Amino acid sequence: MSTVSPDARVLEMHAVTKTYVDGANTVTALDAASLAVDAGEMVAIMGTSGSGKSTLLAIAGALLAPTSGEVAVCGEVLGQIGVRDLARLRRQRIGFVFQDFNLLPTLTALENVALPLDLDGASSATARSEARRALAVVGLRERARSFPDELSGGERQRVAIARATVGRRRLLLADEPTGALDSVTGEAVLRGLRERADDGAAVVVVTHDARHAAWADRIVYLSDGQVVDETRASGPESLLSGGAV
Ligand SMILES: Nc1ncnc2c1ncn2[C@@H]1O[C@H](COP(=O)(O)OP(=O)(O)OP(=O)(O)O)[C@@H](O)[C@H]1O
Repeated sequence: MSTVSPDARVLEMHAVTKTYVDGANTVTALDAASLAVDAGEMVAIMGTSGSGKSTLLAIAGALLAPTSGEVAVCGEVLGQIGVRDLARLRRQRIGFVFQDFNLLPTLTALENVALPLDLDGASSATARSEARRALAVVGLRERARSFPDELSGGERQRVAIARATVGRRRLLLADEPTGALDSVTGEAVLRGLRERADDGAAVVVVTHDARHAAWADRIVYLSDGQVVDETRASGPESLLSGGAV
């Protein structure tokens, strides 16, 4: 996007390097990788196994500190704020969707979605009404009282998306969010993430599946921890007509 106002830049990663020390070995998982994602934009990250995709996502979400380089979320430079502010940023600004959903089995769908707001000190009434709205957005209004083990895999995943977006998070990070879901349900999950981007969130999704990446505005390719290529996605429709991604 060329006409973006400065506060539209939700994620900025500049020359980020991450090395893991594992006994006598040092692994460079990310090697001076840079990435910028604006509000309303969906970016897919692709690359072979071990290329650094999950590491990049964890650093973007302030779950992991880089060895060097700079990361800013909503204008806040992560290396310059304390642990309490980092935790606040994670709770208020960043939503995560993981492959295993991470839903708490003893809480209903509604309680799972309300949890981040509860943790953030919202009143119970506010948390529940926002959670109800987020569940309605993903088409699960009727399943609010169901427990995770009463839901299908696709429904659980949509609860996870509702929880990641509740409270109007500005940065949505999804690591292989379709996991073992069948292809129809997987597409529905990607469509849900696309809608969140269209609502103004910045969305970053790690995927191995080119059909899923086609929902993004851009595809960023990682190889050996480096950003090696970037393309504009051509949209899921092009796949139907046989176009390349
Ligand atoms: N905690 C860790 N300790 C040591 N090495 C690690 C650690 N986490 C990741 N690595 C290594 O860093 C590199 C990048 O890992 P990462 O999980 O980010 O890749 P990925 O692209 O997400 O892989 P996959 O597609 O298999 O999930 C790999 O070589 C991996 O073995």
